[in-house]
Amino acid sequence: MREAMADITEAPEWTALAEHQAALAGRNLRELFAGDPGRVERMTVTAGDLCLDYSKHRATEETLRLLVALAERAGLRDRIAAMFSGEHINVSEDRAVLHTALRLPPGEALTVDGQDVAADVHAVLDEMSRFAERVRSGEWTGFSGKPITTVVNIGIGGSDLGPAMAYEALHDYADAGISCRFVSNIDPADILGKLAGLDAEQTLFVISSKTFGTLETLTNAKVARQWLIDALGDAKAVSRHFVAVSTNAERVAEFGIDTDNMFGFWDWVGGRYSFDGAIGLSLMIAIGGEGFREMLAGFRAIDEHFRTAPFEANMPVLMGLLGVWYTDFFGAQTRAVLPYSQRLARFPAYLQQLTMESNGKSVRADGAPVVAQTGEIFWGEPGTNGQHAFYQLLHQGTRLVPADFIGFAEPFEDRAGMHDLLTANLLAQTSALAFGKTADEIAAEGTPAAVVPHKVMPGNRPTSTILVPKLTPKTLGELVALYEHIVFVEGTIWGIDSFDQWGVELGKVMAQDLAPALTSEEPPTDAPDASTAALVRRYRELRGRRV
Ligand SMILES: O=P(O)(O)OC[C@H]1O[C@H](O)[C@H](O)[C@@H](O)[C@@H]1O
Repeated sequence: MREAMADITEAPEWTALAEHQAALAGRNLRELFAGDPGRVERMTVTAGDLCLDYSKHRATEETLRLLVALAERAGLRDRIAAMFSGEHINVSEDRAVLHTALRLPPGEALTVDGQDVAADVHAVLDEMSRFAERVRSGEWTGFSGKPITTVVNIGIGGSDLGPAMAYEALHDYADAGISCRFVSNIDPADILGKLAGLDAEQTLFVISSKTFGTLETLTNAKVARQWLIDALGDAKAVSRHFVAVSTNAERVAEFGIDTDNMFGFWDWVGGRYSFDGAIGLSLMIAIGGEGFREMLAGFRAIDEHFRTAPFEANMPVLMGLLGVWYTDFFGAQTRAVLPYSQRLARFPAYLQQLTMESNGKSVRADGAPVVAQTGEIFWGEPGTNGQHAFYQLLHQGTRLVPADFIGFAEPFEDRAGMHDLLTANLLAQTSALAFGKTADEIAAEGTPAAVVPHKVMPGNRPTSTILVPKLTPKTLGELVALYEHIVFVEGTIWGIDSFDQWGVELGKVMAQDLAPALTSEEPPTDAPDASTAALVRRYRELRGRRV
């Protein structure tokens, strides 16, 4: 039996925040800005290359003081130390949580549970770099002796979203003429679409799976293997075209991949926290070992900031606490993440797993029910596309949707001033969301009275603006580490284990149980419930099978 945790909502700091919210609720951002000339300067914080302006939040100095006090009450300082030192803070799986060790600088020691974690991490990174270099230089060839031009990563969840997001973000840095594709879905459309047009002789498959037991990944990998053998006419070709990333050497060998061509990691790296380790192999092949290490330096810069900056000037702490502020004191349900960069199109999807699989929990680490709302629903699209789709609701809808806007000063390319226009849009949106436009202002423009209410822009809609010099491997690492630690801060306040994901298991088991009923030519046997039984019969009918 675990020791029962204190109820954070009973703490005086929680009560103080609730009272403060009631007092602040009637004040809008126009007032908060008007009465406070030093506000922007005070509510701007830097971490590594990232600069966060959080002045457009429904918060005052007092709010932040109270939120920081709540973090202290929740023991955030000790929790951070516990994570970095390898305590088993993933209590339901009795594991350390050490994704931060994946970016330890060379030479820094860390021994956890008798394992020299730092040495292991660097040994794998070195292996990855050597292999990536062989592929990039053309020394590693396919079965017929031709160099590799396409890497296909097969994986799902944390074994897909991280490298897929990062490759799309950083493909300009792919300097060896090697491109990547990512296959995840069990829908055959995914793999068939990604294999289309590929030259088997020059394709390398990276089968990425922490457990090497995931249905989607193993099924797609088998399809890929057959495709390769059919194309090259020899099963011996597999060893030149398949490598694996996993924690499970036994299963890799069972699948038929030489474990010499396997890159490992450890159970103290959660899947959704893993692309800065071996799961990033495809990315490393594309951008090179040096670029990958620059990305790790970015992660590390934010780790250091998170570990050492006072909470009042700590970017992940402030952003995490503001997440708690809106979730638990304003009843906000969702948080939009709006990168003003086409290259970050997959960033919201990546964050969905990182944040929602981590903090979508109804029980606390001690097994008792949570006492507050947890788990923000993350969503978003790159600007400016979202503006022409869902921003209407952000500006004038009835719901409060705090949003993170992410912009970059320097473009990769520019035409006709487009990049400045992109940034102007970001700035315009956050200003309009914060300060809106009143009925008087609209009427003064000569708007007919009947239309005025429709055009009122209520404002007072909170946003963070993160401004980054340029999208580089380093700044991408910084952005990802920022959100990893935001998740940690929120999870700590809510008292949950942010590092397990039991909620995904039941559906997987049930799918395995149901598959025979769908594929058999015999009459269907038991289904788990009447609705599912009827749907099975209907499906079989449509598939022309016996019902
Ligand atoms: O890497 P794998 O073991 O194949 O797991 C892939 C994914 O599947 C699971 O269902 C989990 O929900 C994810 O956290 C994980 O990233």
